[in-house]
Amino acid sequence: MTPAARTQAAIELLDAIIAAARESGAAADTLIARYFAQRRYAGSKDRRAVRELVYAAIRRLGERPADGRAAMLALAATDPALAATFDGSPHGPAPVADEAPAAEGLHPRWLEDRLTASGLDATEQRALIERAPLDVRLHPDHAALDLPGAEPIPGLPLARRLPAGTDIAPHAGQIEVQDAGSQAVTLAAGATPGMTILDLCAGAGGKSLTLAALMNDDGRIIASDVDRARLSRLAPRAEKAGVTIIETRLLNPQQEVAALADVTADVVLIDAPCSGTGTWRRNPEARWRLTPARLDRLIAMQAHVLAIGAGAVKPGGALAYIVCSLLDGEGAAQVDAFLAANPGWQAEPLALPFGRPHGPGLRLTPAHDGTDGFFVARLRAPC
Ligand SMILES: C[S@@+](CC[C@H](N)C(=O)[O-])C[C@H]1O[C@@H](n2cnc3c(N)ncnc32)[C@H](O)[C@@H]1O
Repeated sequence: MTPAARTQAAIELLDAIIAAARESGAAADTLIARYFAQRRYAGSKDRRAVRELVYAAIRRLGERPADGRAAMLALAATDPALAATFDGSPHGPAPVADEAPAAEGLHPRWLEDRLTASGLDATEQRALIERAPLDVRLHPDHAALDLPGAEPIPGLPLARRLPAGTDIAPHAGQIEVQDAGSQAVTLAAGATPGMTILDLCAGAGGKSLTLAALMNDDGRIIASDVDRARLSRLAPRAEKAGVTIIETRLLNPQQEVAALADVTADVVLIDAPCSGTGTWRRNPEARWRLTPARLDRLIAMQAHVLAIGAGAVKPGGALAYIVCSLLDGEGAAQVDAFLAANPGWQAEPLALPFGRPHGPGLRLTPAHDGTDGFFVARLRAPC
């Protein structure tokens, strides 16, 4: 592909990403994979170059731009070589006319206000969209695995940070891709062998598998979720990892309490559905998708799962509440509201390898901890 054709490809992809952000469509990575699956003539260098252009544009623009051309013009405004590719050549974009590039910015304005109100300054906000490292967790049986270029992560003996672009496919069954922050917040469950743990919002089981490793595959983990497709990915992952103590339970929305009536857990872990502001560095276009109404719905869902989870904790047991968001409405304020409405429950101090105290829990941020952003709290039930 010529440089101009790469620019045109980035424009077309950004058009699709912008439409998907507006209409709750597929993620940028999925759209990029689909685009190139239909254009086999594009070589690996072309694909890499186009992908880099697309993500550079997404990171540069806080507000969702009008279209892909305006987005690429914003990048071209500071890159003369890129500007020169708007040359009207057969596969390239039309020459620049009297048109405005999209406005630069970190995040949508309303979200900047909420992030600021949640105590995140400009440095913290910028780090939310910088590139993320590739972190993995070694399965305990492969703790001695020698991964080229891997760096240890202090406080997490089984965690490694790998050079960007490392091909992990050859290590299926030996490692799991999991951000160091995600590994660290799971420690808030205080999982030990023999426990019964309910992982209420288990998804595809990233945290269930971490819990099983912390429990030496001894005890019982009930991994539940309302999403059949996600939950169905857990059993094969557990089998590959040699984990035997996880049982999955698909929940019907609004009937979760009845489905979990037989569960009395030492610990309930709630990795709640959230806006994902702490993981934007992996999918920065997500900040173009969020709306105030969607955020309100997520906050209501979090209160709902907190109430369900609290009902499954044994007297004197614990509840670990986690969100990969840095908005206080989903984290500290959500837990404060739970504590106010549930006398007898108490937040416990937490000591994790990462994070700083924040309200009733701990906060991990990309700028301070080099991990994805999380809020985590550990709550003790009355006896
Ligand atoms: C942050 S994700 C969980 C990620 C997962 N724990 C992991 O480590 O990979 C949140 C999950 O909550 C689930 N969820 C949403 N509402 C729920 C409900 N009422 N009961 C149980 N799970 C729910 C979603 O389907 C989603 O899989």
